[in-house]
Amino acid sequence: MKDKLIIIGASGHGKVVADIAIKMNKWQSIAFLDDDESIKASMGLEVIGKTTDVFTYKYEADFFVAIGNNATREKIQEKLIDEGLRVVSLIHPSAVIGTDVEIGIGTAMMAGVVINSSSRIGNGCIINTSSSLDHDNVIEDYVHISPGVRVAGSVRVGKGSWLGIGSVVSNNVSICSGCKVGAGAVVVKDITEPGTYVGVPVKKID
Ligand SMILES: CC(=O)SCCNC(=O)CCNC(=O)[C@H](O)C(C)(C)COP(=O)(O)OP(=O)(O)OC[C@H]1O[C@@H](n2cnc3c(N)ncnc32)[C@H](O)[C@@H]1OP(=O)(O)O
Repeated sequence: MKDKLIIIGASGHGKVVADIAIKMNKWQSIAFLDDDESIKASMGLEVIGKTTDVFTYKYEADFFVAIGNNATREKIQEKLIDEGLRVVSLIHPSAVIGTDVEIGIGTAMMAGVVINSSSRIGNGCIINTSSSLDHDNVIEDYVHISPGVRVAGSVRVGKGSWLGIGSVVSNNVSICSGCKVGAGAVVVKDITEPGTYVGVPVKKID
């Protein structure tokens, strides 16, 4: 653990992530990197450079990639890990995490999240505000579970997929990699083909 945390991305998602880091009370200083030069500070935390400056801080900081797009987050986080930078997970103190839950590196868990027993959460995931994941789930790397999502037990969500706000997934369902599930959608059967799915129950639209 280093004294300094650098968050890549000072957008709305970056702000929520920084708020978690402040509440975790583990770092003496927190700063952002962002490629938008017009942003000088966010929530009172300084923007100290661009994304490409990250390697300057390799030995003095922990890092977190706060980029909402799953593919972009994966690309940047994997580069940081390959280069030996220390990427951390940020877990809001109000998150309720069950016994035998594994959480990968670079994952954000927002306020009010509940993860039940024996679930596996991969690297670089976003488990967003007030979502709940029940027992024995497998959430692969770089998945985004949006606010208010309800995932029942023994569900698998494939790498890089995105469950939209307020969507619901029934127990024992598997959603493959490369899927977008729309806001308010309900998934009751396996999704085996990448694409965009909306409605109750979901239908593929793209
Ligand atoms: C903290 C945060 O903010 S986290 C972010 C949370 N945000 C979300 O969860 C957003 C989720 N996104 C959605 O639901 C999007 O609508 C998507 C990804 C499903 C589809 O987006 P797009 O590919 O741009 O589709 P588009 O908007 O063109 O809609 C295509 C059609 O599907 C319909 N549609 C889109 N989303 C939905 C939905 N969630 N439920 C039902 N129908 C939908 C549209 O009405 C449209 O129908 P039409 O052709 O009859 O007019």
